Amino acid sequence: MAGVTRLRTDPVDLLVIGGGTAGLVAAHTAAALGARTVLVERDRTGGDCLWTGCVPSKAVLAAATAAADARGAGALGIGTGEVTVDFARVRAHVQRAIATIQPQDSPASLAEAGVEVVLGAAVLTGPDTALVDGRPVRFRAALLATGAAPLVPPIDGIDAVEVLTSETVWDLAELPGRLVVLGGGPIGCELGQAYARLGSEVTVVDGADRVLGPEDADAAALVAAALRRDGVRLRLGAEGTRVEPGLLHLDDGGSVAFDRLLVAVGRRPRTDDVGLELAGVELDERGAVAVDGTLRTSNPRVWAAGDVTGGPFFTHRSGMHGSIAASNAVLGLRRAVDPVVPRVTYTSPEVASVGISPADARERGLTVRRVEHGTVDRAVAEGATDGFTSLVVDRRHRLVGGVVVGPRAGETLGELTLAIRKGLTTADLAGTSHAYPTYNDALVDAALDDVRARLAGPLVRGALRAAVWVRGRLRDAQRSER
Ligand SMILES: Cc1cc2nc3c(=O)[nH]c(=O)nc-3n(C[C@H](O)[C@H](O)[C@H](O)COP(=O)(O)OP(=O)(O)OC[C@H]3O[C@@H](n4cnc5c(N)ncnc54)[C@H](O)[C@@H]3O)c2cc1C
Ligand SMILES: NC(=O)c1ccc[n+]([C@@H]2O[C@H](COP(=O)([O-])OP(=O)(O)OC[C@H]3O[C@@H](n4cnc5c(N)ncnc54)[C@H](O)[C@@H]3O)[C@@H](O)[C@H]2O)c1
Repeated sequence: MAGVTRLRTDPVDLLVIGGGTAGLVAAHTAAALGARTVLVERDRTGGDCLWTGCVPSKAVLAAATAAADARGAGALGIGTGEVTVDFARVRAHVQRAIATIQPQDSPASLAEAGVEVVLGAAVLTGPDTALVDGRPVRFRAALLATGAAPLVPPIDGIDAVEVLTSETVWDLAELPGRLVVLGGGPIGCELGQAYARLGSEVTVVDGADRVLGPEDADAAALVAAALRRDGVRLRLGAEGTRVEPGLLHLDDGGSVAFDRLLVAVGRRPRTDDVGLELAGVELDERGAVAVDGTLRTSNPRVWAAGDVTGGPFFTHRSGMHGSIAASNAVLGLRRAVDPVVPRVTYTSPEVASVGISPADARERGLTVRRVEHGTVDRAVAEGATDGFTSLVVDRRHRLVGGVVVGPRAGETLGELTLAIRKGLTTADLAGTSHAYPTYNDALVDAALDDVRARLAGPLVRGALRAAVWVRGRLRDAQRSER
């Protein structure tokens, strides 16, 4: 295969194990810094994001959104006739998206950047040695970037049924008639909504009493309402207890019939078969590779990045990890991981969050400024007012968190994340000209609420009144002198 290398025997500066986002970014970073870098991938470079995660899920969501928009176009005065779904062409669209992005993550692209690529498995055999595709290699530093795999819960009878996971759902040749999704997290909500919009009869089952557990409760409620409007049945507060062909039994005594069962109850870091014990690399209490703030493991020569270090499981986090770990490993730096990690669930409406949540803010005595999208002109113009923007503001009026729910909420999140990272205040945000009309007007309006509330405080109000009084008297005096 183009770009795949033959190994030399002298020690490598950085041995990268795993060619997903974390490993790819790390390898590119190390090679750009002039380090002799070897990346080992046992399956396909590109990892979960490209093949079974972000890319196919966002591509299938795009097709599903097109179907939903066509069905809803009547509300805007547009007639479309009957909306039909050609699942084979939806799949072709998904495959095209993967194929278009794949070259960026390919062995050839890595080789062009100066990375030596080995297709095969890597296993650590000691503190500074590994077997790479069966051949011994010595390393000055190594990076574990082996990712995570879908969890399949030990439910009675589950092994006797061919369940789908986020790794296999993309192989479906036909749209399932009745699809039951176990788990109402980001995967369950995104794929549940997508398949319902494409025409499956979808039931999402979750043991918690709401979907999107850790997200803002009001945001989760809006997503639940949207899922129900799309025809998704939600069985909340119910865990699966037993599976038999075509039937999932629940602990509330009920059961749900299915043609296909998709399991989406979380992910487990891939730490087996990598020789962690021989290398002296320890796990944490969650079973993830334990790292310090600079992503170094208990073996000072070994770093870890991305999903293998435990959640939150996001591509952008894996990428940042890869860059930080690689530069620390090859340059001897002590760059620390940024704790501000934005996240977006790409349902309709999207849920975008960063920093301190409104619920935590109230507990900590911080201020929450919230604007409903019913007052945002762009949302009104588009008939998409089911949403809100909340900002969390500290006592010095700096932005420390936020939640945006609405169409393309993820696009608004970039500005908010930068503002939080740079310690900007609500006055900075409100004083920045924003193009009208955009959903970001809600950010500005929420920031303006905060600025106005500050101006209305007794101290600032008194100072402002005094300034106006002094300025008025000065003007009067200047006039009488003329
Ligand atoms: C359905 C779905 C949708 C998602 N959507 C989003 C999204 O919209 N946005 C977002 O930010 N995140 C999303 N994610 C999460 C995202 O895909 C992951 O967080 C990210 O891809 C993890 O990257 P990684 O490099 O840490 O691990 P991985 O991509 O899992 O890469 C690990 C690689 O290591 C290889 N490997 C493992 N063991 C060995 C070994 N011993 N030797 C050699 N190679 C080995 C594996 O084959 C794999 O290629 C989604 C996930 C799923 C499942
Ligand atoms: N847009 C994105 O960024 C995106 C999209 C998809 C996935 N991801 C990442 O992938 C990871 C995995 O996603 P996920 O949705 O599989 O996991 P998750 O851990 O986020 O959610 C799992 C859900 O399953 C429920 N659950 C667990 N065991 C259950 C059982 N036995 N019966 C019923 N319900 C049960 C939990 O209450 C929870 O709501 C996420 O942590 C997320 O970070 C990100």
